Amino acid sequence: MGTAVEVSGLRKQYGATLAVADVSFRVDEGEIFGLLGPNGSGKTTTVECVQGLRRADDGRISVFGLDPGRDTSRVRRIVGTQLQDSALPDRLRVAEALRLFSAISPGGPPWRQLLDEWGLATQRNTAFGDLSGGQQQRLFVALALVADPKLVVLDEMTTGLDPAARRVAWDLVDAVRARGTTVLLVTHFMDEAQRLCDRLAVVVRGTVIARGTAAELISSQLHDHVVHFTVPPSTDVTFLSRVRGVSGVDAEGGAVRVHGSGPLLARVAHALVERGLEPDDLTVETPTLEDAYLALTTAGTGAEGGP
Ligand SMILES: Nc1ncnc2c1ncn2[C@@H]1O[C@H](COP(=O)(O)OP(=O)(O)OP(=O)(O)O)[C@@H](O)[C@H]1O
Repeated sequence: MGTAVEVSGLRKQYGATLAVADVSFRVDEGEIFGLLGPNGSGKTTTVECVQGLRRADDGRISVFGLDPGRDTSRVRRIVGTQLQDSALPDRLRVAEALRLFSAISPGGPPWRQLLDEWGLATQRNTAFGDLSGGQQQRLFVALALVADPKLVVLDEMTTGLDPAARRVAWDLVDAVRARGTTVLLVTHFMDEAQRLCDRLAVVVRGTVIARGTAAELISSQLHDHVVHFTVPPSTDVTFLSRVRGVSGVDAEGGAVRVHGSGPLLARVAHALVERGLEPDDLTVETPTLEDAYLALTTAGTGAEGGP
């Protein structure tokens, strides 16, 4: 598997604002790679540099072996870019936009197919300015795919989409990847990142502070799982604190929460059954990417109080 994108030591300043301080990551060919991070952390600037839309102040970027700063037009031909708001004339109709874009960059899937896939067939004659926000968003993604790019960059692709449209968009991103296209995704939605991305980088204040699969990010931050269940009030559950892996037991009334690591559910279940306790609501809460993200991005910011 080759490398699609390699960014190393990227730095970009706007006047006095240091938007990207030091960003490095590698995207393998055929993977969906996500950039996560708080508002203003430099994600959009980073992907704009990757697409050759902005010139980096320092660092190296390679997109399928090309330098977006020097080989800009070649990079633009192999990268599908999702347009931003108000990028199209209000009076341009949906079908016209797709037809126009595919005439400019031939070689991709038939534009009528994209119209159907992205759920825009009934809006084909609607002017861009009359589309809802979610429909505009879908059109932008469809337009990013007309030239059958080797890499597609999706920046907050599902912002403004309703829950059903988001799921359709996720399936389509899977389908795009299944065709062999590499996807670089900027998102604020943790469920989206967890569902779609093979690997992720978390960017805070222009610097990558963590990277890996969602599972790796979660286990690097949060080792504790919580098992909870209810038992008749005043049942003695203190024996659970001696179970291997358990770090704490809270019991309030009959509601019990057992904190710990390792195969906690199995061990707690075993210990309970041995004591003749068989709660029928035994469940385990496993940490999510959102928990890990919050742990990562809020670490060390308390004293400064900044975002
Ligand atoms: N064209 C510009 N001129 C001046 N400053 C800019 C420009 N674009 C971005 N910035 C600043 O650079 C910093 C990084 O912005 P950027 O849009 O890259 O972050 P982001 O992580 O994509 O944010 P968000 O999640 O809010 O979209 C911010 O402080 C922003 O105000």
